[in-house]
Amino acid sequence: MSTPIGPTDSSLVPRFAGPATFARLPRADEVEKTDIAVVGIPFDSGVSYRPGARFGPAAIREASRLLRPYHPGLDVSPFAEVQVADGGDIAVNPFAIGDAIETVDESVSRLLSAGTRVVTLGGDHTIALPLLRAVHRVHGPVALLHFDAHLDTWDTYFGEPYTHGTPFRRAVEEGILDTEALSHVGIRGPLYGKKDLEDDRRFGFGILTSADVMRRGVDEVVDLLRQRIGDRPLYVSVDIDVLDPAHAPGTGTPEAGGLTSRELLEILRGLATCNLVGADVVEVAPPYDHAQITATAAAHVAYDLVSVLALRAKNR
Ligand SMILES: N=C(N)NCCCC(=O)O
Ligand SMILES: [Zn+2]
Ligand SMILES: [Zn+2]
Repeated sequence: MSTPIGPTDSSLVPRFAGPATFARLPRADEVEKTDIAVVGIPFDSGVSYRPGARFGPAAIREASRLLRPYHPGLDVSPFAEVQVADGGDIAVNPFAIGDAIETVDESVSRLLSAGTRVVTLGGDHTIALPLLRAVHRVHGPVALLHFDAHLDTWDTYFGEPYTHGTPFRRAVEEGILDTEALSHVGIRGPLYGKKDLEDDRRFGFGILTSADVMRRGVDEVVDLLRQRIGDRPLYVSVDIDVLDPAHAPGTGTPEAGGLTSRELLEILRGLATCNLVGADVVEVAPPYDHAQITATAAAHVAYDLVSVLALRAKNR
């Protein structure tokens, strides 16, 4: 394998100069073969409350300028192990959700079939459905680890089946998930009714609430999740609203009482030995952000997910 092209060296070119690719990495069209692509999906036509996540990918890239190439927590230099590149944005139709879903599925399927692993930057949570469809096509039914304040297993909104509150119900109905290994982490806040939880349990989900994370602690949570996941192919979906609004104000449907960014990052690092095959970070809505708090958290989450993928590739 040829030596990967790494990020622009911030000791030579100031990190605030030049275009904002993710972590100042090369663009995918500047490298021979991309092992891990970070891809933006600027789509927010599926939201039920505050719009703005279409600006998420650009804000996360901008906040990612400060990332550095060595991850001490995981002892890995992800960009040196494999070729990581910025795959740009998928040009999704903002006026037709069905069309956007198809475009995401096709674009990501093309990358996956070329042997590229994909971490996507959203965009609202609607996009998790086509991402899971694409991953399923390559890996079969996958374990799902879903970080969110919300279940996102609701049925329809205004009669519409494809929204940011419904991707995981659709995914279960389509049989693309391994129903033995479905977990939500960080759930909290009011629901429409008790039936929301009953439906969710019937689909096979286990829940570790935000309060569970606080009471049981990160290590126990990681143990429980790892037992449930085993060595199944794993997809991780991170809705940034899993974080407390203090840690992620820039999101469309904020709920009080969430995780700290420290807890979230530590749980992700605990997955280092899992067979991660894909991941997304969604629901970053920069119009409500302050001082890049949310975008910075999302950039670190994406960096950790890329690092876990790179670590896996290194040890293979
Ligand atoms: N943020 C996501 N993905 N879903 C929130 C849906 C909450 C609601 O409309 O009741
Ligand atoms: Zn949410
Ligand atoms: Zn969500």
